[in-house]
Amino acid sequence: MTTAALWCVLPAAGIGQRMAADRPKQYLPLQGRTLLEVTLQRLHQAFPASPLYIPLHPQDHWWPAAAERLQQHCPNLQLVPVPGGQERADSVLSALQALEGLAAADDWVLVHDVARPCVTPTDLHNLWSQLHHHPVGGLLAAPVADTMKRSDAQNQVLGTVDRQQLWHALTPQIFRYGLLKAALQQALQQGLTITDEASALEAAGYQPLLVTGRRDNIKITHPEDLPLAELLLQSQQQG
Ligand SMILES: Nc1ccn([C@@H]2O[C@H](COP(=O)(O)OP(=O)(O)OP(=O)(O)O)[C@@H](O)[C@H]2O)c(=O)n1
Ligand SMILES: C[C@](O)(CO)[C@H](O)COP(=O)(O)O
Repeated sequence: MTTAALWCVLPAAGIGQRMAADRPKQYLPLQGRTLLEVTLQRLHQAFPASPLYIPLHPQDHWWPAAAERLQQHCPNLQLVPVPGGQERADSVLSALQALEGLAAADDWVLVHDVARPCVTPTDLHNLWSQLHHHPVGGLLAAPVADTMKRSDAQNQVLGTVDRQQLWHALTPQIFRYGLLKAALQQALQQGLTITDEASALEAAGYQPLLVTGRRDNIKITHPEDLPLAELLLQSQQQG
């Protein structure tokens, strides 16, 4: 019996508009390196044999220096930069297209936002061990902990939403290569808004599996998230 290979895709082509920094957020300093370097090294340590495909913005001039530092720290790291797209889903599809002829339909593709540097080795291994025999795939997710409200456009409460079985979708998300590529292509052709891989699979009629992940796997989105990530990483290293 052959084992399906695992390929990693780390979308890094965003401009970090909500971060409002002097450069894309993935190149801001974190733990004495860049956010991108922290995230990529975590993925490589968990899955050392898997090549990392990195969709990049066409005007990204920070990448070469970051890639060089990474190769110095991790000589066996296989980094494959690919052109990013207009939206996150376009960037992911670009990496999947670059895998054509290399990945088999049953192979696994793990997609992780480069903007989530706090993902832990335990969560990465848990996701893989729970899904690697699954026919479709799934994602890390955290059950909603707060009371949930739905509002109108004027922020007036319309009602309280039942939070039972309501989850925050996190990354990584891991799916069979053939299914993910077909689902993303179809969803984008249909003009659907696709903010994660699971939504594309859902639109194609599949039911991805939710694997409970840590709540500190935050996405760096707003300025206050970066010092928080610094603290979370410190506390993970101490614990
Ligand atoms: N066209 C895009 C847009 C986003 N991303 C990546 O998708 C992840 C999640 O996106 P988000 O947090 O929205 O990042 P940005 O698009 O950079 O942020 P903003 O929306 O504030 O501009 C990030 O790792 C980002 O680099 C991407 O590869 N290609
Ligand atoms: C994929 C994702 O990180 C799941 O939470 C998220 O949807 C991407 O961020 P965006 O702000 O929706 O682009």
